[in-house]
Amino acid sequence: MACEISIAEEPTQAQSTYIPRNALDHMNPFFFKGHSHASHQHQHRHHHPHHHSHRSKYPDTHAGDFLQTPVPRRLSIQQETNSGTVSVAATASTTAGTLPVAAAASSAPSATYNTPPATPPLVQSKPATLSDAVAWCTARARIPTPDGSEYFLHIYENVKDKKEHLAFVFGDAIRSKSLDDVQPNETELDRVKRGAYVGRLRNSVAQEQDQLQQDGSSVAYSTTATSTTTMTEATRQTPLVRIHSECFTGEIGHSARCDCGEQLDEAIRRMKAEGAGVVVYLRQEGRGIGLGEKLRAYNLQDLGYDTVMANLMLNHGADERTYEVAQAILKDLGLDRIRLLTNNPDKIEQIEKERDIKVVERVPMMPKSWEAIETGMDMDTEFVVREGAVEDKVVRGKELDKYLRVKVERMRHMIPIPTAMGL
Ligand SMILES: Nc1nc2c(ncn2[C@@H]2O[C@H](COP(=O)(O)OP(=O)(O)OP(=O)(O)O)[C@@H](O)[C@H]2O)c(=O)[nH]1
Repeated sequence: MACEISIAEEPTQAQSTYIPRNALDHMNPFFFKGHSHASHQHQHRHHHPHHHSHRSKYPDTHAGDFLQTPVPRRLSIQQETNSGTVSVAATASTTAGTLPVAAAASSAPSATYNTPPATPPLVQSKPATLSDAVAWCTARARIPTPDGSEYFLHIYENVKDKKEHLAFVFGDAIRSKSLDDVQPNETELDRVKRGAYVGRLRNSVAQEQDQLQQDGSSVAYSTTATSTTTMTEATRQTPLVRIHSECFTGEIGHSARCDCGEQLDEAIRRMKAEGAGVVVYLRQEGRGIGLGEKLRAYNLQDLGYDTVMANLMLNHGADERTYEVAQAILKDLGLDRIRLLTNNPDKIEQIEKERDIKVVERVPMMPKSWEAIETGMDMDTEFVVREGAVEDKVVRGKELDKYLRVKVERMRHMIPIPTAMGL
């Protein structure tokens, strides 16, 4: 259902004026809390609307534009009506300071937007400081998980493709160089928005936002340098890494044709247990052939062809993946000696190729159903969800067995076939 959002705000003639990203923060009272000099400048501009300090910094704009345009900076949904219209109370950062808009609305008509006003993306192209980078991190945020642990999800852009590759980073010690790099003209709030802070953002924002609505006071952000890392020195020097390729069917679609979902789940469980590690999540669906082609390959597999043959019949290579972006992400995260969770020798060769990255240890990923067969475990009655696992995903079945066998027999994967299954 299309959702109309109406925002009550102070009307102004300069509504459509382009506002440079930094200018928003520059005029945002939240940002100035605790910054006495800037705060003073801000006050000063209120009383001198034609002050020219902005003119030199933003030559395409006029001081008055900044001063007259109220920009809702904090939106909180107050109520949802049956018609699907959501009314939003916005705090407008205006020349008059921070106004809870509910108050302003009594004397002003509502403006209606199809979508809420958005802050422009922070990074649209490679930052100039990263001229020779293959991949660079554009944003990072903390992701809490149901068992109380958390990781930082990093989004990467790169020069090779237009995909957003990801890194799940566990532990505080592993940091992205490109994210931490200072970008030209950025404010402290810009850095917080893209995740380039140390520690944790203050967790009481919701509570303070309630306060904001009640009395109109402004809210500041802060970081605290907490560390929940329990990493050993050995783990710090050679963290656990999983280079994982996207598999919509196995990770989201509950498919029992492959163990991709189980592997991702297991990698995350182990990194939580170690207090450190990185899953580099590459958007190379279907070993690089894409989801549509993978579905075509599945139809050929249903006719009896194996995964390799099905790819070849569709005029693809058996495996079309590349690992330059993964190498660049590892380098960006400062990881040149790693323990790699994989059974795939090709992945190790590709990761070590040309770049100065060393896989000091291969950590095997045993399919759980094969491990159970090998140890004689009855998965229905004896399998217990392990400590630190959210669900301990398990995939099993004849189709998975065939998929794994082809990996061993045709793709050199290092997985011992259970003796009970025969060679
Ligand atoms: N073309 C094709 N791709 C598949 C099939 N089954 C799974 N995949 C893809 O295979 C890839 C699995 O990659 P990874 O999880 O990195 O694992 P791997 O390279 O097999 O090796 P490991 O590191 O040992 O797990 C994902 O991109 C899946 O979408 C299939 O039947 N055909």
